[in-house]
Amino acid sequence: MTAAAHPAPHPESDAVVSLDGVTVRHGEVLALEDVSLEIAAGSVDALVGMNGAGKSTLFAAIMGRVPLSSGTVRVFGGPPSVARKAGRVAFMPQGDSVDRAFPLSVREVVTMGRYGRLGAMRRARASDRDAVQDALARVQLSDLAERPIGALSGGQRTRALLARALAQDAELLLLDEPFAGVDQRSEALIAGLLTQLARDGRSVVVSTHDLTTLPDRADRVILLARRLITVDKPEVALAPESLARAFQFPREERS
Ligand SMILES: Nc1ncnc2c1ncn2[C@@H]1O[C@H](COP(=O)(O)OP(=O)(O)OP(=O)(O)O)[C@@H](O)[C@H]1O
Repeated sequence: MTAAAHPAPHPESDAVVSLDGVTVRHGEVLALEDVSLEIAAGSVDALVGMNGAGKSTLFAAIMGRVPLSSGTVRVFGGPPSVARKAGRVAFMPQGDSVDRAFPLSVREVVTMGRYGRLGAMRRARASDRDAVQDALARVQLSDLAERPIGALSGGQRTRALLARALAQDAELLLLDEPFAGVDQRSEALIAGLLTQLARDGRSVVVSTHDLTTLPDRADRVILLARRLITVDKPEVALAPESLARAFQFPREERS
């Protein structure tokens, strides 16, 4: 994507997210161990690791949704939950997390991206409706805006969830497997949008266990296997020896 403009590692002054020695346990399972990492403005980072490597847990830590066993997480220089509640962090779940029977239209789902800004009782203003319209156009779903989200294809559903994140106008976007189960058109569109977001100065972190879509086009690859294996430019991080370490880690380890 914009690799030349964002060499790794990022200087501390740029950090949108800083993790320092973060360890997270889910009961007996050690999900993250002593992870220290910084994420800069204006970059696309691919968060790569096998199933169970801790990618979702890392996102949860950045959103302040999981207690830390040790370490600290700062987002925009403060506690993660403060940044999330202020709408500065958008999380995009996997497209298949949407229940087919979910009764909302695509437009209503995208409008949910504005809720943090609307407040509980405020009605959508023209600026909110414009932001929703713009987000729908950017993911090329304007024509399907009134359709129930459950009636969309996998790629279209993912694009609708991305539109919700775009409508939120967050500075930090965390995307969970946005390329899983999407068609080629959606894949190209999503990859192009991520590049544009980074050029606008936003930070984008994309989790994937698939090496064929994003990682070699990202600014950096964060290789995770419960511990941080490496964070570097794709050509370095995706070298066979780092990949072997990331994809062969013992899965049975417990705290
Ligand atoms: N709520 C939970 N309770 C118990 N164990 C959990 C919980 N959430 C995650 N884990 C465990 O923590 C580890 C890390 O899980 P996590 O979901 O963060 O990995 P992941 O890289 O996102 O995996 P995937 O690619 O399958 O989504 C795994 O061993 C998982 O089984």
